[in-house]
Amino acid sequence: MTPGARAQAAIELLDEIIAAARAGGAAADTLIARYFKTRRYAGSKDRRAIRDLVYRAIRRAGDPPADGRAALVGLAREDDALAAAFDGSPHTPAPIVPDEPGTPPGVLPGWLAERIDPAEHAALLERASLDVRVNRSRADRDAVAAMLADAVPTRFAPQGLRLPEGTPVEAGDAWTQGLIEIQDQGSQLIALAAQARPEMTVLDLCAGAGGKTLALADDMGGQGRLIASDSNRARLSRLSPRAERSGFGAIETRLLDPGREAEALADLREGCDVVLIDAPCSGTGTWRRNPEARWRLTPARLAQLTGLQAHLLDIAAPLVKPGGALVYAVCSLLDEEGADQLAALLGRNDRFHAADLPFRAGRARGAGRLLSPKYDGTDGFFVARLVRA
Ligand SMILES: C[S@@+](CC[C@H](N)C(=O)[O-])C[C@H]1O[C@@H](n2cnc3c(N)ncnc32)[C@H](O)[C@@H]1O
Repeated sequence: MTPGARAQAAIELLDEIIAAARAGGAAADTLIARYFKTRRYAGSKDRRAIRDLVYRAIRRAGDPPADGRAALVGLAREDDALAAAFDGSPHTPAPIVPDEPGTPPGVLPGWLAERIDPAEHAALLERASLDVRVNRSRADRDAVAAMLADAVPTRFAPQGLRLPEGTPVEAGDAWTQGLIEIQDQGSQLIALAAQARPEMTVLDLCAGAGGKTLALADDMGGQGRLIASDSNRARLSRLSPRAERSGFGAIETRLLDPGREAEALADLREGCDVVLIDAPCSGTGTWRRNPEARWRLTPARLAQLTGLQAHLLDIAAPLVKPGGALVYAVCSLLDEEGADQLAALLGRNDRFHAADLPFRAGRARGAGRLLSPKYDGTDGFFVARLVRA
C-alpha cells in the first residue's frame, strides 16, 4: 500500500473508533482486528504502519476528534511525511487545505484536565510496561526469571517480573506450565494489600475474569475459602479455566444481580477476613493501555460510577468480620473515585479505620495511596486498606 492508502485506511478506522466511543461500541483493538480481517490485501507492514498511525492520532487527542480526517489532519500538521500522503490520487485522502481544522493536541479530555495533577498527564498516555506475576505456590521468582529473556524483578511487587515490550509470554514454558500470570505490577500490589492467608475467608466482590482472585488464591496457597463474585456473567465465566491452569480449583463463584447483591451475599455477613472491592471505575489509570477510553468518559458516566462505588462499599462493609479488612481499589487517579469515596465511607461507618499498606509504592492520598504511571511505573490506582474494629 502507498503512504496515501495507509493514511486513508487510518482515517476510515479512526471514523469507526470515534463512532464506537460515542455509542459505547467496541474497543479500538477489536475494531482494528475486524477491519483487517476483511482487507487481506494489507500486508503485515501495512497493518503495522496503519495501526501506528491510528494510535498516534488517538494518543494526541484528549477530546474526541470531530472525525477520522480531522484526527489525522491534526497529526499531519506535526508530520510532513504524513501531510505529503494527502495527495488526492486514487485511494488517498484529498489534499489538506490551509485553513482546514485538525484536531488540536491534548492529553486529557478538557473537562477532566484540572482534576488530575498536571505532572501526571503525559505519563498517562505513555506505552504501558509488560509485567507478569510468578505464582509463589508453584515456583520461585528467580527460577522463573531465568526462564524468561531479559526479565527483571519489579520494583515494588515481590512476585513480579518486568519483561521487554512484545515478549510473547503465552508462547513460553513458564506460561504453559502455569507458573506466571500476565498482571500489571499495580494490580499485583492491590492483591497484596488484601494480605490474604491460608485458612481465611476472602471475598473478591468485583472479581471480573479473576485477575486479582488468582493472586489471592496464590497467597492463600489454595487453602481457606475464596469467593469470587461479579455482576457480569461473561467475565466471571472466564475465571474457572484460568484457575485450573494455575492449579487453583476450589474458588467459589457467585453471579450477582445488580441492586440485589446484598441478598446473594447475606450468608457472608460478618464472615469475611477480607473483602476486596476492585470497583468499576473510569479507568483513568489504564488509559495508556486503551487511550480511546478517555473519549468514552462523560460527566454523567462518572457520576454513575461514583454512585455504584459507594453502593458497593456499603454492601461490602457488613460482610467484614471484627478485626477483618476491607480493601478498596480503583484504577483511577480521580479523587472522587478514590480518596473521596473512602472519606465518605469513614464518615458514615465508624467501625472502620485506615490501616497501613504492605508496600512502599505510591504516595499517601486520604485514607489510602495513589499509584501512578509517572511515579511508580504501574497503571494508576487508588488503594486503601480499612480494618474493622
Ligand atoms: C475493575 S473491574 C474488576 C477487575 C478484576 N478484579 C480483575 O482483577 O481482573 C470491575 C468489575 O466490577 C464488576 N461490577 C460492576 N457492577 C457490579 C456489581 N453491582 N456487583 C459486582 N460487580 C460489579 C464489573 O463487571 C467488573 O468486572
